[in-house]
Amino acid sequence: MQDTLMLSKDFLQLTLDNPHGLNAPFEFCLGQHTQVSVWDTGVILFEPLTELNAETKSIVLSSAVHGNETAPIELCDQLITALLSEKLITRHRVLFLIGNPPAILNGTRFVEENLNRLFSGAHSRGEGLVNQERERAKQLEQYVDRFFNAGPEGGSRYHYDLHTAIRASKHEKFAIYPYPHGKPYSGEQIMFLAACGIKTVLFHHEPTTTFSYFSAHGYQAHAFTIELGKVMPFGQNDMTRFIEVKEMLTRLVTGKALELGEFDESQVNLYQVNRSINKHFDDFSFTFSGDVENFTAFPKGYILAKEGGTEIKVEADAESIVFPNANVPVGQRTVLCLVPAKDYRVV
Ligand SMILES: O=C(O)CCC(=O)N[C@@H](CCC(=O)O)C(=O)O
Ligand SMILES: [Zn+2]
Repeated sequence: MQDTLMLSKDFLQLTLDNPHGLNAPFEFCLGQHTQVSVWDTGVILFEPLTELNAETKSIVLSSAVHGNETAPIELCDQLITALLSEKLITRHRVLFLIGNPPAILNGTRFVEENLNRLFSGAHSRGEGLVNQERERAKQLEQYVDRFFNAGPEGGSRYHYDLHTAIRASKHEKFAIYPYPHGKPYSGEQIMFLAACGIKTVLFHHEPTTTFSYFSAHGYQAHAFTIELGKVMPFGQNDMTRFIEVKEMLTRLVTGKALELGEFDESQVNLYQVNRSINKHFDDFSFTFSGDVENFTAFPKGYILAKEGGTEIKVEADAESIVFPNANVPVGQRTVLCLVPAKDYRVV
């Protein structure tokens, strides 16, 4: 496998050829500058061979936590191939995770269960490790743990979990900032996202079982779920929409200057989650159609959804909706309702 990868430089293909795992982990060096370690299918680490110090960043770039969200897979594939081909040389520790290879092959969001609801131990709660997504969530947690814990003392940690949204959005690219438990938001990170062309950020209002919350809360990483446009099949993504994302990730990994300005709220749209509407009954349905875009605002009193004979209405003066999805199991989130962010703290 090592020979195949060194020759082909195609880690995505190796992953898709072995969706359920590799026979054994392996590692090799690129020139005198980079150590490459393949820990599992879809799990590849690049580390500079120079001595690590507090300036060395530990960066996780994950894609395909949802198998049909292909633009991030293509973007990470390009970065991995450039690193393997030595067209890019990393200055920092970078762990790429291709989250759910069987779901990529299936062309679906997940095979049995939504992987992005299974982190922070959720994989082992209730019925336990009963399917491959639960197993994978547990393994991914272990890889992130191993990666961050092996980083240099004092080195900063990052996790950008790359997704695409199911429906179109008024703000094409946006990020979800996991609940910070009272800590201030990072102005530098918000400006980094803006430089990536991601000019809309949602502040989550509560802990979740997503991958980005796991890294943010458990490892004090600067971690985000990032939505890069709308779900498209492989080959149909307009990758020119993500040139700035690729440029900024390349700069980050290779240690080039990021050239970020001071935090400036006029350059970004900041929302806070007002509430998450969960599903309580099988008959949950939205009143608006499937082509209503993310961030559409509805006025106070508007009936957003119905379930179990009750109406769910807009509570604030206006609420903007994001990720509406009635087709989730009872107990899970059907939609996030947003209001403009206010009284937030940024450092
Ligand atoms: O478009 C949608 O409905 C879902 C897109 C998506 O996968 N979003 C993530 C957001 C995770 C978070 O809240 O941080 C998800 O639902 O898992
Ligand atoms: Zn997703």
